[in-house]
Amino acid sequence: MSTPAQPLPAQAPAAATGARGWITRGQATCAFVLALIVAWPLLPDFTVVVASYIALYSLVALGLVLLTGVGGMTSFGQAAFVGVGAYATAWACTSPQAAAWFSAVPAPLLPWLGLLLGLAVTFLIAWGLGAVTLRLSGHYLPLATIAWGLSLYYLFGNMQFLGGQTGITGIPPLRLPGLDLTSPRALGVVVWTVLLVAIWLLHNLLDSREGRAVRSLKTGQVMAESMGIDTTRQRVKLFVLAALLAAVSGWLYAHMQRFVNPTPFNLNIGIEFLFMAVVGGSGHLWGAVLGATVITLLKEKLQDWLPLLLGGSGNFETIVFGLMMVLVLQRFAQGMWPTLSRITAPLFKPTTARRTTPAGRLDRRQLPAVGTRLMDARAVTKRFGGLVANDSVDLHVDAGEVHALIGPNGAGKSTFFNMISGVDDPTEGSIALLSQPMAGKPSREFARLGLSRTFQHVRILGQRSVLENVALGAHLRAHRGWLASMLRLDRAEEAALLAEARRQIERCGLGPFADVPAGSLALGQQRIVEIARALAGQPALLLLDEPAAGLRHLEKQALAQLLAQLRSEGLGILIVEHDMEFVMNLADRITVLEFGAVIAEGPPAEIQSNQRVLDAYLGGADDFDFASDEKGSAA
Ligand SMILES: Nc1ncnc2c1ncn2[C@@H]1O[C@H](COP(=O)(O)OP(=O)(O)OP(=O)(O)O)[C@@H](O)[C@H]1O
Repeated sequence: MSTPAQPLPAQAPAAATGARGWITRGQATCAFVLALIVAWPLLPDFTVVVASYIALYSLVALGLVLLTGVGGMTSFGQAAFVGVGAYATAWACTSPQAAAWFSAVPAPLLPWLGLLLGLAVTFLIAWGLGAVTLRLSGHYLPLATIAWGLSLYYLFGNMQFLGGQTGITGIPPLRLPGLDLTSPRALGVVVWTVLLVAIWLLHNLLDSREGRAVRSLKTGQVMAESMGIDTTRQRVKLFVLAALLAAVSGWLYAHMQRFVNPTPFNLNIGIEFLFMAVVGGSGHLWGAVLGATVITLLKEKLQDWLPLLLGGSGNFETIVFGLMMVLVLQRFAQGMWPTLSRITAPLFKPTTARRTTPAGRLDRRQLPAVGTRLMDARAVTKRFGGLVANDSVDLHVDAGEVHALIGPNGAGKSTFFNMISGVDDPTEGSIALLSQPMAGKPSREFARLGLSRTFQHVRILGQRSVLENVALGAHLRAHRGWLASMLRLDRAEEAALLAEARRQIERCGLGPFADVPAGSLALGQQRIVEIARALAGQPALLLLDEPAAGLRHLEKQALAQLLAQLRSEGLGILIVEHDMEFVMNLADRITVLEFGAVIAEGPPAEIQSNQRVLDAYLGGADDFDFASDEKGSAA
């Protein structure tokens, strides 16, 4: 590898250097689990039941944390999936028809068969619903979740083989070999164990390549697809996972209650689950447990206290509960978990990277030889209604050159970038990447062939570290999926991804910032994060949209040095930039756009003396100084 570029002049942030606290967050989690184990046999019966319900609700809220807080999708319909899990096991354990079908299955195994049935039915319903509704965006998606939540709820009540509105009684208790799980105390242990295992699995998922892909969904489709992520597939998988968690909760619920009817699976309860996730802190797994605890206890206490306080019966608790939710959300806009984390932060030692697994290997592409035609756009036209944003543009980029695309505001540069990176399709014309026709293909296919890009308006995960953001750029160079991530079988690959990300961060001069939230950096530095992220994909062709905007003079020099170095390594670079001094000193060739059409193409010296270009930039003045970006006569 070649020498790193001059580091950007910067101070290491305080958060990255401080070291204090007593215990790590991992130790705190272990202490909580230990306390639960010790206290469980001593807790009063009623507390055990309430704690078990909290765990059941937490399981559903966990799915919503993933779906809403992490993936950016809102669902009001999760209670229906709880119902599917509950009804599946109720039917499998009690129906004469099921008894006939599954006569070979011993009675103690029927609940486990019910679990498999519930998971299978949930999987099918969620996959089908997800594939249809998750393409919707804005308020249409929540509305769709309300629609199918209601449909499933009414389906439960109208199916006579599910007992109609009366429901199904006589559900047997769960049994494990040698263990009687009839009592709430015994079953509660199972419920909490399932919850803690689920948290561990999801924590692992989020701390992985696939977790970063899931988090990227929240920023919208464009950035994630440009990193090579199939966003539709990820959204559907996330939706199915959240539904499966709800179904497991329903299964446990049915064997705890020993009867089911449609009421607990209605839309109100779906809204309550969403409250739990949001009130707890919708981006945090433990926020689900906190939210479920707060809301369950609040409802419980309101039911006890309000009749005493108000001296009568009525649904006062629902009214007061609603008002309290408004206050809580107003006070804790991000949920309660982030606030709790902030208050208790001094107790905890900062999390340090402790990757002991030897790094595995990432895919490496064979870079094309210098001079190879990387991208060839011919007669590319893009119309937005009557507006022609790109008018029959021809442009190519070869390996080992820096090609600049310049033009006044609104000339069509970003539109062209979107055409040649698969974000948008040209109305007419052809685009080839490494000789492959690309028209109509999604951005992830462009990324797969070796194109990486940055954005005019920075698109990063502001709350995640610079390291995680940059590692996202190497998504396509690794392969471990969801299951391997959950079971932590991806550690060697993950170590390699993070090592590669750190290497690119150092190379771009952002080393001291690797572990701080990317959103805390200045805008110019965030642009450099995007460049490091693009480089992590080991591209053959790099598209940079205004990379020098917001940088100071020394930072621009460091960036120019880095780009020159990349060119010498054989990368092809296409750059849109308004800083003419930067462009003229760096580019090998320049294409100039005006009103969507190419008005000049050639080396910088030729462009600087091109009268049409001068006219475009200055409206006729002929003494524009490209080296200093100034109009001589006007200065
Ligand atoms: N999605 C869209 N729908 C309608 N018009 C659009 C759309 N995107 C861009 N345009 C229009 O196309 C023209 C070119 O816009 P574009 O953003 O590509 O220019 P630009 O050269 O990148 O400008 P700037 O340097 O200011 O970023 C502008 O008139 C813009 O308003």
